[in-house]
Amino acid sequence: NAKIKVFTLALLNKDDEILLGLKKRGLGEGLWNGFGGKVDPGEEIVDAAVREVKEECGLTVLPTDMENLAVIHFEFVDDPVILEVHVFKCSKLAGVVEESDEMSPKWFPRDNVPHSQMWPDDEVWYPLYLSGTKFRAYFLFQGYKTILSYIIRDFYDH
Ligand SMILES: CCc1c(NC)nc(N)nc1N1CCCCC1
Repeated sequence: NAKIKVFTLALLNKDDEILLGLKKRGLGEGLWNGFGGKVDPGEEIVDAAVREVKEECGLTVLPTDMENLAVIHFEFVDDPVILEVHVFKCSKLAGVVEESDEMSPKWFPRDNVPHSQMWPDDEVWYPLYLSGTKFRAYFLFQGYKTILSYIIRDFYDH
């Protein structure tokens, strides 16, 4: 009886840097990640992505400037809830970066992100993300640290 929960994840770019946030609490606490969270009932996914960026780092992004690069499904052994994460790439940012209750934001060189303090799947799909390749992926996790298996395929046929 699998249940799907939809999340957004926005990776914000400026020149050759990427903005990540250190998660202060909840799912992924202590890890650097893009900005995102749950999609509220009835909310458009891209609007949720815009909302979460504003809430978590203070920046304003237009929905039309959110490029949907990927959909990743995460399954965890013995957990019926599947996470469907919509990954967005954005390079048109407005406002000033602010710390929030959720996140401590920091700019990183896009080719030198702290993978040892990030979700383990990121190391697998970041190169695709950085090259702007659209993809779909599935990861099977054992706990939060071990990837048992994964599939990545070209998004081309959406
Ligand atoms: C837990 C799912 C997850 C994950 N792998 C497991 N990897 C990254 N980079 N982000 C994730 N989300 C992004 C949306 C908000 C929840 C956490």
